[in-house]
Order: sequence, then structure tokens, then C-alpha cells
Amino acid sequence: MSSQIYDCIVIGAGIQGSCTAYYLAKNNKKTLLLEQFVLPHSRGSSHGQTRIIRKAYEQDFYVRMMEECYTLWAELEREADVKLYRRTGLLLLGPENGRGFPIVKDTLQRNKVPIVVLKREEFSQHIPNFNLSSGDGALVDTTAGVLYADKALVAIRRLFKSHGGVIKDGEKVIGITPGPVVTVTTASGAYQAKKLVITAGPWANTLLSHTGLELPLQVTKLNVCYWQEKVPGSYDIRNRFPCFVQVESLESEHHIYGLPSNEYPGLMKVCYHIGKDTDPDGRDRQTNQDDIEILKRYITRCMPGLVPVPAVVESCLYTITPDTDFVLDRHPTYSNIVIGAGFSGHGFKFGPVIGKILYELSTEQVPSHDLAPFKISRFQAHSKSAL
Ligand SMILES: Cc1cc2nc3c(=O)[nH]c(=O)nc-3n(C[C@H](O)[C@H](O)[C@H](O)COP(=O)(O)OP(=O)(O)OC[C@H]3O[C@@H](n4cnc5c(N)ncnc54)[C@H](O)[C@@H]3O)c2cc1C
Ligand SMILES: O=C(O)[C@@H]1CCCC=N1
Repeated sequence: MSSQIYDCIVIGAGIQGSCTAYYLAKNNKKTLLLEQFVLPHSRGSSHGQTRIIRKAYEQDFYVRMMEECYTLWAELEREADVKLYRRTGLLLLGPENGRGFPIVKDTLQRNKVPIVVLKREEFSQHIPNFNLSSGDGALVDTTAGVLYADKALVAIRRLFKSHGGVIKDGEKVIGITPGPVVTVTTASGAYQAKKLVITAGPWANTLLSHTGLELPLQVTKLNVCYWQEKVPGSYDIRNRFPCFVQVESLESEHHIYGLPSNEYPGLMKVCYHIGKDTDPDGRDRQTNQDDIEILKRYITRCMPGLVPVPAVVESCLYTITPDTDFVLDRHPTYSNIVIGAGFSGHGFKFGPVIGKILYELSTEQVPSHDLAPFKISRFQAHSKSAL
């Protein structure tokens, strides 16, 4: 056992753990970040080159968190001297009389987020190569854009180390012994800290089982699909093609979303928000492609400038709560253990604000946002405590 007692150990170096560790170290806390895989890796939820950043949400609390988060991303860009965000706007599409589109529109307007509402007759002039479905409304959240995810992870971990933080990768945590000083065991050793933050993504419940807690989390595998432009440049970021989210469609009641051609030349990323249940360690055995069939039909109908067969298919994991809101809370039994989990396929953009909140929780400060929507107690009927 190492004789050093850290102020805090963070388990999991995805976007949430890396951001939490960064804010701890920046605020002079002796911090150890443990990661089971050798970094960088592509086995969790944070890998890949791009993610959407947007304020377009149904709930005011997410809009308020994003207001601060844009500032935090800009501070990170400055400190790391790396460009992590590119503004593209986000095209939001959905039935005018549906469940999702009017709510997001109202929320954006109520929160005075700058948007442009596109009339049907002017739609194709602004958004070429896209068919607006009959009955659908369209608006652009002009604050939205693309985050360079892999670059962000590298930059944040580098900043963490520059503030004195220690990363040990390739060290899987196999035991947690709670107490006023928590002991965390890996195959290579044991470490102690006054505080522990668990940000283990799809493995959250495996880690929490060492503390007698189980959260209602569902892990799913998503096919990340890239589609070839028929005419090069038609959906290109350099030609100002936006990100998009289709909230309901003829093909599905669930989101279909896309990012302009950028990371792979001539390929636009278009994905379906619903995957199939998986075991995070057995994901390669889960080969369901129902999502790809839905995407093929949508692309044929709405994006005729793309070849409706995916040119590249990668994979990624979601960890979903029953209400798709995050878990940001202290452990119900051990108040020096803080949990960030269940980011439900939309957590990357919030990385810096979540890192700041988990840092605040683990240093007993008043959190800078209302955490009522993220409390473990909301799952009372679901979560199992063996204690
Ligand atoms: C296809 C796809 C598209 C997405 N698109 C968007 C988007 O456009 N915008 C957006 O905001 N969000 C998006 N998301 C969601 C976002 O990427 C996730 O919410 C976010 O990455 C979750 O981060 P995390 O740190 O919680 O999990 P992870 O990145 O999985 O990190 C958890 C880490 O913990 C480590 N770990 C687990 N167990 C142990 C252990 N025992 N010991 C040590 N380490 C351990 C894991 O190896 C992993 O590195 C998308 C997700 C996917 C999959
Ligand atoms: O979080 C995001 O912006 C993306 C797009 C919508 C569905 C989930 N992830």
C-alpha cells in the first residue's frame, strides 16, 4: 500500500472523470485518476473525434448548465491552447404538433437562446440537400456546434497533470473499502484518499457493488455510422452544413442526429439515439443492426445526397437512467464517495460543468447548480442498497 493519502481518487478517465480530476488538481487537491485501460482507449463512451454541443434541450436546468459550460469550454481552450469547439449551429427538426419540437422551441425562447426559426418556403435555401418532412418545424440553435472529443480528452488530461495530478492507466479498480479514508485496490496496488469520485461510465454498477449500491442503469451499444456524400462537399463543415437533431420522424419516435462531414473526408456522421442492451465487456458479441435499418430509411427519404449504406460503422456505449437525466450525487451511505453516472448518451458537452460540480460535491462546497434532478433518491423504487 502506498503511504500517501490523496485528497481525492477519481475512478474512470472518460470525459467526466478527466474533467473532475482537472478541477480538483487545479484547486490544489492531491488527486489520483485511475483508468482500467491504457490511454487513449475506445472501449467506453467518450472516445471518437466529435460530439454535438448545444443548448437545445427541453429542460431549463440543462440550458442553464450549458450557459456556464460554454464559458468553461472556452477557458479550457485558452488554458490548453487547443481549439476544441467549432460553431456550426444545430438544426432542430420535428413535428410542429409533436411532443418534442414545440417544447424545445419554447424552452429556447424562454431562456433567450439565440435561434433562427426557418419557414418551410425558405428551408432549402438555408439547408440544401435536406428534405423537410411534411408537418415538421425547423429551427437553428445558433450557439451549437461540434466538440473535438478525442482532442478534448488529451488536452484535459494534460492540464490535469500540469496542475500536479497523477494518472495511472492500465489499472483496473478491483476493490473499494469505504471509510473516513477510502482504500481503492487495483491489481498493482492499493491507494488511499479522503474522498472518492466514481465516474466509471458503463461500469458504474460494477464499481458501486463494492459499496453496496446498485443504480437503475441500462448499458446499450450504439452503431456510430458515417455515410458517403454523393457529391463531395454537400454536407461539409467547411460549407457550413450544421449539426442536426430530428426529434421524431416517420421512421421513429426517437432522435436521429447528425454531424457534418469533418473527421473522415466526404463522410457525414448520422446516428440513431437508441441502441441494444449490452454487457460493456461483451459489446463485440452484440451485433444488432436495427438502428442502421432505421437510418437507411431516414437517409433515403430526407438526405438524398448521401449514399444510404453506411461507409464506416464504429461503436460506442450509452449508460442510461430511467428518466435519461444524470446522476450527480453523494453516495447515500458514504458521504465522502461522490458518484457521476448515467449520462444517457448526452453527457459529453456538459463535461466541464459536471467536472466542476463533482469537484464541488467532493470538497463539500455548495454546488453551483441545483442538483435536485440528479439525485439518487429519485430512483427510490429502483435502486438497491444492500446496506
Ligand atoms: C455514439 C455516441 C454519441 C454521443 N454523442 C454525444 C453528443 O453528440 N453530445 C454529447 O454531449 N454527448 C454525446 N454522447 C454521450 C457522451 O459521449 C457520454 O455521455 C460521455 O462520454 C460519458 O462519459 P463518462 O466519463 O461518464 O464515461 P466513459 O467515457 O465510459 O468513462 C468511464 C471510464 O471509466 C473507466 N473505468 C470503468 N471501470 C473502471 C475500473 N474498474 N477501474 C478503472 N477505470 C474504470 C472506463 O474504462 C472509462 O474510461 C454520445 C455517446 C455515444 C456513445
Ligand atoms: O447529446 C447530443 O447532442 C446528441 C444528439 C442527440 C441525441 C444524443 N446525443
